[in-house]
Amino acid sequence: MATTFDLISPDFLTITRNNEWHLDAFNVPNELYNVQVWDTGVIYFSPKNNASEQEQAFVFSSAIHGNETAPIEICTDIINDLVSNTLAIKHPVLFIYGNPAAINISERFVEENLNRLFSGRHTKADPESNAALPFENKECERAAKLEEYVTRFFELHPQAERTHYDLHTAIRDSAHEKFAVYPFIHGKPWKKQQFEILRAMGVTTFLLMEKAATTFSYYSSNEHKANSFTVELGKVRPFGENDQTKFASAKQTLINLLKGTHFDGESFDATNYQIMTVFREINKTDESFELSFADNVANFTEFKKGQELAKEKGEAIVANEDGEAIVFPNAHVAIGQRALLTVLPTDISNNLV
Ligand SMILES: O=C(O)CCC(=O)N[C@@H](CCC(=O)O)C(=O)O
Ligand SMILES: [Zn+2]
Repeated sequence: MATTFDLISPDFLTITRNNEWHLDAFNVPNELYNVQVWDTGVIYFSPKNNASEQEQAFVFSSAIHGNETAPIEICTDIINDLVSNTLAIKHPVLFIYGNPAAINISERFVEENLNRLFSGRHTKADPESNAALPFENKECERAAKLEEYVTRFFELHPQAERTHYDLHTAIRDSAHEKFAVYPFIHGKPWKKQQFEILRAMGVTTFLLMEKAATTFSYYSSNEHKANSFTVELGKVRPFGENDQTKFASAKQTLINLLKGTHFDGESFDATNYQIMTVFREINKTDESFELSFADNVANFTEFKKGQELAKEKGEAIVANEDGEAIVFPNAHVAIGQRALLTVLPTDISNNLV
């Protein structure tokens, strides 16, 4: 019988990179886990003979943007430890490397930003017949497949609490090195336990979204009622240039979750956090859109009321409030997409559970 290492050789990341858009599914023999490769970049581990598998189910995704390498390295280390049985876990986990072809060209995406294609945005309907049109590009097809895999995973563990951390790194420096996007949860309470888990990862800055989005984390939150976050763990750097010490607590916390560590939401203390709400989403509507500040201006830099943030069609877009802070500025997005968020501190004490 083939051993695990025969089938996943030299490692799952390499197999993924060698099969950019598709890999036939196969099972991997393993002593401790049911291990199944569902597609390129998609690998499932479920502990054998373990009742705890129904308590929690985790999705850890990376490489939704191909050049964000630190999360890929974190997930690769954990996958390798699971494959070699040097790590014992209690809960099932689905790992996803989102965009292998974009990893190979060290770019955010190939044709279209994968993280704008979820919640059905991957598929367009014929305006006359309403029938689904063929996918416009491979990223659209991949987004549809990733939705299917996440659905399949959660359906395999119907009793489990669902959690999805979509791991990223940001294009710019950040005044708060690590931060997380809490997707819009439609007025439901924010979870203290999740804040505490993310704090253990080194994340104490949160951006609460105010509306539905086409991101992966909003998809799993809204569609599957998962505890979902886009987690920004640092700055984009090429493979080999990530300072592993900066990611150690994030990696260890992900491992601890899989091992069954319980995080106590009751230790939540708002003074440990910087919690922001989106004040404005500024979309690019014209090719003339340009930012009015330099590339080295960090995320969460505050602007004064009236200070220019961007320019489009010769018109200045200015801060409306003192303290409006910029996040994810990017003039190079497609027309119609978010080019900049501004955020303000908020108090969430009346809607926490
Ligand atoms: O640094 C940047 O400008 C982008 C980093 C990144 O990829 N962020 C995600 C956030 C997704 C969300 O809003 O939940 C993205 O833009 O897709
Ligand atoms: Zn990203």
